[in-house]
Amino acid sequence: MAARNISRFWEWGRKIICVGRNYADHAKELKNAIPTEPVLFLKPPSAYVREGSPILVPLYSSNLHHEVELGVVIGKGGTAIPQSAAMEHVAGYALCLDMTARDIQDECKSKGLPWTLAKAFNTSCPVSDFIPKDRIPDPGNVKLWLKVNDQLRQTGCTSQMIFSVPYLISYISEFISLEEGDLILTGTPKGVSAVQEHDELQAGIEDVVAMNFKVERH
Ligand SMILES: O=C([O-])CC(=O)C(=O)O
Ligand SMILES: [Mg+2]
Repeated sequence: MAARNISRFWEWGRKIICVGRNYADHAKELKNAIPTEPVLFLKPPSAYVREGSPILVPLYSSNLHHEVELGVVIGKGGTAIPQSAAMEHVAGYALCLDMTARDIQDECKSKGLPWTLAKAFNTSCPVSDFIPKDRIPDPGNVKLWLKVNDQLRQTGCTSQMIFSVPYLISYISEFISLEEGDLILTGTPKGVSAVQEHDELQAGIEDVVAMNFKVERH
């Protein structure tokens, strides 16, 4: 068997841990309270989709939203990782979209039910190429952008995050052990909006990476 290569982490079948409401301006736009502790949810590895394949609108949703986010790829596993050692566990990064069936999420929120079908469906986690750690010297100062059909919809900087990357690694690993190949999605800045069939999404990290995805229906 060929040696596994972290630069193809999405093929490893490892978990995707997502942080929600990590930017105050996005929490406000959806009328959510600013969290005092990270809000966590999961996506399965079957959520991954790569450039060249489309993002599919789930059959049950008529309000699919984009959320552009910095993804952190774990290179060394651990439990209860102290913040001071957290960056030693990072192999690199990826630009990610946390595709969200907002209508389903709203329904789940109002019924007090989990967000699984709103967040974890097939193609709900588009990812860029792997970004080696040294390409992003400071994960606390990364500029993200997203366009729909050439119109700028989201811009933000990870300096606006409520909880930093080292804090998130430490916090998550207290309760959920991190493994090599896991991905942490660190939350989205404001500007989330609906996408339709045939839309073209482009997203990037300034000076580092860009990616394109087409939206299709089943
Ligand atoms: O659905 C939401 O608003 C929570 C979330 O994923 C985020 O803030 O990135
Ligand atoms: Mg999100």
